[in-house]
This record gives sequence, structure tokens and C-alpha cells, in this order.
Amino acid sequence: MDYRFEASRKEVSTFTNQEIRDNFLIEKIFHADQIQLTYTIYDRMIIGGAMPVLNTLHLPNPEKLRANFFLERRELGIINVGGKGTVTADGESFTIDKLGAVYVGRGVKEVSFSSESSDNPAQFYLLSSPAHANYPNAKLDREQVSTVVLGSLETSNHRTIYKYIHNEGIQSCQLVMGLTILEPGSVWNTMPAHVHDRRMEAYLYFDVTPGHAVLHLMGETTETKHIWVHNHQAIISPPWSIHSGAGTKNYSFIWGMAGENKDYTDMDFAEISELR
Ligand SMILES: O=C[C@H](O)[C@@H](O)CC(=O)C(=O)O
Ligand SMILES: [Zn+2]
Repeated sequence: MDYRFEASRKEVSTFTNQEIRDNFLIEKIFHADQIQLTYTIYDRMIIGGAMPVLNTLHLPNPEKLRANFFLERRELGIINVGGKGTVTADGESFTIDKLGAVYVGRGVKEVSFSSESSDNPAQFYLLSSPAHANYPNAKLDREQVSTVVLGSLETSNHRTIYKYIHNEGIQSCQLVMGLTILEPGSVWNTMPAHVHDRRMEAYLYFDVTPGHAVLHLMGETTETKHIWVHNHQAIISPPWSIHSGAGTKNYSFIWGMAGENKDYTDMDFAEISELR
């Protein structure tokens, strides 16, 4: 498991592009027949990917957790961005298509991942935060998710927010998770930008058309930095950082958060005129 410590706001303002990438970008989430995990000290979120092709993959118990099993003190949110696949949690199986989600609660001992077809393998994006309570395992298909439409084509930010794990959706201890799909011609996500000091956030960019990319923006509102992000790359966003981006074409991304509260609307917006 990759381990990422904090970087202070002051430090980040002096970082080179490579230092920004080393600290906040996860270059490759999906490795065939492997589970990739990155532990970030920000709210102790674990960001990962499971891509079963020929084999069934088992959620490991990394030494760093000093736990008896991965979910002893954690919960896990999963969204599939690949082909049909199955998540099994202590013998209970949940089969999901692309953009289906599974929540696995604290206390589940065995979690495994498999694909229906090795020609079109599932790609399970994983987010795990510490949990102090057990919530039931749950599954949600894309069609069942509550959506909010935001922005407009005139401001190049017409997009649909799908909320999966949140106060009115799948119940969790800390984890909030969903995804955003931009309409053709719209390229800006999360503009106007915001911060939420009470929660960190992680992004996974997906359905980025080959040959296109997203210019992800981070940093304090008056000290922004950029990272060019390609398909299936993830971003760690500290609680003090904006997390916004503009693509060379429309794209989609999974967002997830954990921290002090679970209120999706708890955001402090920055005026566009304030950005530096
Ligand atoms: O705190 C919430 C997250 O930043 C995202 O849900 C924002 C987002 O998807 C968007 O505006 O496009
Ligand atoms: Zn946010």
C-alpha cells in the first residue's frame, strides 16, 4: 500500500509540478488482476482500484493498518467504472454493471471482486474511511440514484451529479460518495470552486476520451496549482484545497469525501473573481 503524508499549505505554494504530482496524484488506479491501494493521511482515506480479469481478487489486510482485517475499523464504498462484476462481502454477493455501487460496512471480514467477462473486466474504484459504527451492506444501480443537474452550456459546466452514499442515500458512518457526468460541450467541474475544511475529497477521473485530458486545479483559492490528469487517474484534495477542473472535452469523475460531517451542501464557495 502506497502511503501519502500531509503537505502544508505553505509548502505546496512553492512546489514544482513534479512535487505536486508526487503528493496529490495517483497515476494508475487500475492494474490487471491486482488491487492497488493508497493511504492518505488526510482523514485517513484509502483510495484504490480492484481490476479482476482472470482471477478473483481479495481485499488484503495491509500491515500498515495494524488491524485483524481491512474493515475491522473501516467502511468501504465501491463504484464500478468497467464491465459487469461482482463484489462479495462475507458470502453476500452484489453484481453491478458500470456505474453501479456497493457499500460494505465495518466488520465484514472477507471482501472479494470478480468480473463476469475477462474481455470487458470490471474496474472497481474503492474508497475507505475509518468507521466507528456498522451500517448494512448495500447496492445501488445507476438508474436508482438521485441526481441533481447543475450549470449550463453557456458557462461550459452543464453536468449531472449522482449521489450514492450520502445522508439521503446509502447510509454510512463517514463516507460520502458519488459521481458527476459532464454534458457534451461542457468542460468545467466544480466551478464556482469551493472548499470544505471539514472534509478531504478524492477524485477519480474516468470516461476521459483517448487523446484528451483534464486540467485539474488545486490549492488555496488565492494560490492555485494545476495537474494535468489523464483517464483513470485520481487526485487527493486536502481539506483546504479547491478541487475543480476543465477538460479538453467533456468527461466524468467520481468524488468521495470523509471527515467531520456528511452534509454534501457544506461547502464554502469562492467567487470566481477571487481566484488567483
Ligand atoms: O463537495 C462536492 C464535490 O466537490 C463534487 O460533488 C462537486 C462536483 O461534482 C461538481 O460540482 O461538479
Ligand atoms: Zn468538494
